[in-house]
Amino acid sequence: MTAQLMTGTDLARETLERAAERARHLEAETGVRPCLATVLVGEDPASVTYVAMKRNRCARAGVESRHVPLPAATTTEELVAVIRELSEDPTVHGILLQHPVPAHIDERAAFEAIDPAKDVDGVTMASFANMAFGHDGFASCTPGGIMRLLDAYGVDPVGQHAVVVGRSPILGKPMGMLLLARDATVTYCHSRTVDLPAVLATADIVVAAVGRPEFIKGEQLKPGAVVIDAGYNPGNVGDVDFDGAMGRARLVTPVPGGVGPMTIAVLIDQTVDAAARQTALAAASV
Ligand SMILES: Nc1nc(=O)c2c([nH]1)NC[C@@H]1CN(c3ccc(C(=O)N[C@@H](CCC(=O)O)C(=O)O)cc3)C=[N+]21
Repeated sequence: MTAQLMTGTDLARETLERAAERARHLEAETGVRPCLATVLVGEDPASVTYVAMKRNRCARAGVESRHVPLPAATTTEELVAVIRELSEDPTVHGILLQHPVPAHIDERAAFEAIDPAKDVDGVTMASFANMAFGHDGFASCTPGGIMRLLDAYGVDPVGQHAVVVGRSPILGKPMGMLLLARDATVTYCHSRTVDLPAVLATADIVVAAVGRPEFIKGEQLKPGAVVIDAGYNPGNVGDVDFDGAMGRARLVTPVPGGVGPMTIAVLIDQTVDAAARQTALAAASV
């Protein structure tokens, strides 16, 4: 048996085209062009590449991007000050602080300096709480993109055993909450999980978000499972052994061409949403 590929490239392109159309409409109606501020601390080559990809997709969607590169030696206080300033700048509608920041910086403090109205990357505690309670707010981009992929491929999480491997604040943890909101039975697995293979053996949906190349093997999967590989390891290698998964699962996301493009599409989609909301609010207050 060979699984079907669950690709994100086409869905991401469609999402970006719709976002571009909405951005054009907003600009025609109000003269406001959506603007995403991208903040990058240091020059980690992978992060430089990701931010360049995000800005490139912004340009394609008619979204302005304002890049703020900061030296690796930036302090928490300096970074928080920069992000506060962007939060208060009415010409900036969305803010992305590229993760990870250098270890001496309190990343949580920096994320929390993002105005929740501009948190198009879905990284603040306010966004997490809104998402977890089913209120309006921005989803963390990778989990948000994964939900859109599941919907596009007709995977209904209701009653399914969804296993999230990883519990990071902007990926694994919000992923489980989004699946829970759609009535999946959710299990989180992590480095202290005693018997991961036993849990995986009963997983209808697996989301791999651990950051270890080919950590999950095909023979560990339940036959017919839906496998989402959210790993982005050096060299474009996922967290799942792709060939093994293809021989055992029903649907598998490739790396590259799966979750990654959806992450960026959601970021830009949410930037256009943020600009539209902020512009409507500004119009209402004059
Ligand atoms: N605040 C923050 N928000 C993020 O969303 C965030 C982040 N920090 N830090 C790093 C991770 C990683 N990430 C990716 C986005 C797109 C691809 C992507 O599109 N990858 C392409 C391949 C890329 C290539 O060809 O090099 C693909 O999978 O097809 C991958 C990884 C967002 N992240």
